[in-house]
Amino acid sequence: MKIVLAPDSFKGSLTAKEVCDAMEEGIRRVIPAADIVKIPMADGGEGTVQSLVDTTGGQILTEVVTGPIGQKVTAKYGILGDGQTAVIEMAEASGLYLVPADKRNPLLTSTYGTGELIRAALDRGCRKFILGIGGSATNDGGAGMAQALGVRFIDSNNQELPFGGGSLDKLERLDLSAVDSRLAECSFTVACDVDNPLTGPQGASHIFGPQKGATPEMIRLLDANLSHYAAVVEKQLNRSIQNLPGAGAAGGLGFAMVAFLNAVLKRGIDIVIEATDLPRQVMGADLVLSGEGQCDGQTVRGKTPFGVAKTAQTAGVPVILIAGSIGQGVEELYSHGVCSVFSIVDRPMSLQEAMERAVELIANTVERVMRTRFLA
Ligand SMILES: O=C(O)[C@H](O)CO
Repeated sequence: MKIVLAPDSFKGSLTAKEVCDAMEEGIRRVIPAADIVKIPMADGGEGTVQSLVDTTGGQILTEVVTGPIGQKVTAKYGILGDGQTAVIEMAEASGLYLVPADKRNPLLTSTYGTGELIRAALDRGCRKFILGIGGSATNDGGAGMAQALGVRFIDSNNQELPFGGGSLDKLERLDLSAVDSRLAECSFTVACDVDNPLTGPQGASHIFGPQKGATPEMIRLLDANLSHYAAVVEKQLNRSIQNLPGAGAAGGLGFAMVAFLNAVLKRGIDIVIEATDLPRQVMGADLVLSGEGQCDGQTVRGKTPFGVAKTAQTAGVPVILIAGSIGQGVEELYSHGVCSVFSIVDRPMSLQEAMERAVELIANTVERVMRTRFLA
């Protein structure tokens, strides 16, 4: 019997690889000789670097870069097993979690560190990039990232702009003469966590500014500044991309990735499915097990188990989900290739206990699943 294990991580508790290992244990208790294929998954957000590195036999590296408020941070990134594809989560360098609540100010925060991570991977020979973007502390339209790669943002006095979305109204022109020439050899695929445009009522500043510390006044300013920046880009680079779905992800980093790096913006889960070769891996399988910390109505909005289930459905393979907990709307999954969803919690217990005992609880649940007549 061939069984493919393709779960997401259980956030705050286990990596996707650890979930795979726990699932394997549960299966082997019932079918010791099962042919098990383990594919740790992610949806482009937190855990993407780890799962792609684990799946491809790559390596995790660290780099000291400039954090969102100018502090030094040690950020992780990955190089996949092919030795030439870098996988970067922007939040490692420019994430909201790096800024204490009382220091959050999206007028000043910068994505410069994300650009430094790209540069570090270029130095190691990478020419293909997968970037997971979202969870940012920034609203600078990705200007900092572009600055780290050599784009100069010039004001009317011929001076370079300081960091942060609060200064973009001063942008007079872009100077591309010092852009890192290695970028011409590169391709960039970007996993966006949202499909918002750069500006307007659904744009980066209005929707995600408040969580980064923006007041209503700052939101108006930031939105106007991003519009001005987009107009300069349009005039100089002849690209009208501010309404592109995903341009507003990570405070407009999606916009800059397209404008300066010719990136393709995609749904995170689709990128991971492609990078892990999931469609080929599920062919001929008897069962796919996936899962995540919480399965609910949100899962069908492009989260990992949904993408896995759609892929398996195309190949005609049944899918069972193993979840930390099950929330409202989970039944929506049943029309997308999911046969059933099992919670790992086997008696009333605290979240902390469920997280601490996750390995044992997942193994026990998978064992029970394997003992059902469905598989007999
Ligand atoms: O970083 C952000 O702004 C949000 O996660 C949306 O991308």
